[in-house]
Amino acid sequence: MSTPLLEARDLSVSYGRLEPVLRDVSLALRPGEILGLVGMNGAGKTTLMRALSGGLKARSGEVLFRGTSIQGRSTAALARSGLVILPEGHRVIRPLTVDENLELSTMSLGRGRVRARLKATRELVYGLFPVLRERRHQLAGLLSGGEQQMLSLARAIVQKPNVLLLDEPSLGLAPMIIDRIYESLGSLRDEGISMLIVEQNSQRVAKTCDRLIVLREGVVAAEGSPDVLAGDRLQAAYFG
Ligand SMILES: Nc1ncnc2c1ncn2[C@@H]1O[C@H](COP(=O)(O)OP(=O)(O)OP(=O)(O)O)[C@@H](O)[C@H]1O
Repeated sequence: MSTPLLEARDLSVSYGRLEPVLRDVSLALRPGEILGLVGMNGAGKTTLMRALSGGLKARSGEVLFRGTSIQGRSTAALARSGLVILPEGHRVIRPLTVDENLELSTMSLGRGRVRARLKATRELVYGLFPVLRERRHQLAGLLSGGEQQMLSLARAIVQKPNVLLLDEPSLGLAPMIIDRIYESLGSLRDEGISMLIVEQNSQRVAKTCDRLIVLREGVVAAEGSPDVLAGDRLQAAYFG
């Protein structure tokens, strides 16, 4: 079996002196894989995403990216090494155009590489989301909710991640747009991007992911292929 790109080992995380929100969570994301992370409100999904991307410190245990501990590395530094998180909500810069939003996302990678990288990846994202190409000179703030979500995702893609962490990409979107977003996530896997997707909508992520992890009250309650972990088993793990 190949070495995981991203791994949590017995990870526990707490906010201040409070009881841990995550307890001894272990998971591994392998190259070319889409991992779905589901669970009820407050199960600890967002906390796990933040801990995996350098936004929260582990109380115990560790997170490894490409076999090396991420301890002490910032979210921005990890993004430059290929671990990119797309937090919940539309992350666009409303007063800038679609093109300018994409350009700005690549800036963090360093000036010299910006132009070459943008050219290569802009075609990829405009291929995935033709509507963004049509609206490339429009202000992001004037796009619909679905288009803003596509642009958020596009801004993450132009950073050329190896691993993409997505927090609730379907939140608040119409079913047709959700299908479009998930179709594009399948194409990104074909481009070699591995993904961890947090979803409330477990049915939707189960259709696309290779493996599902159910988090309940801060611990891994179940893990398996979506086919095996379907129906009653999924419900039981979800609700306890
Ligand atoms: N900044 C914080 N300070 C203290 N407690 C927090 C903080 N953020 C989250 N929590 C608590 O941690 C627990 C897990 O929250 P988290 O947001 O990780 O869950 P979630 O599974 O992502 O939920 P949702 O689906 O509602 O986003 C909750 O009990 C929440 O109240």
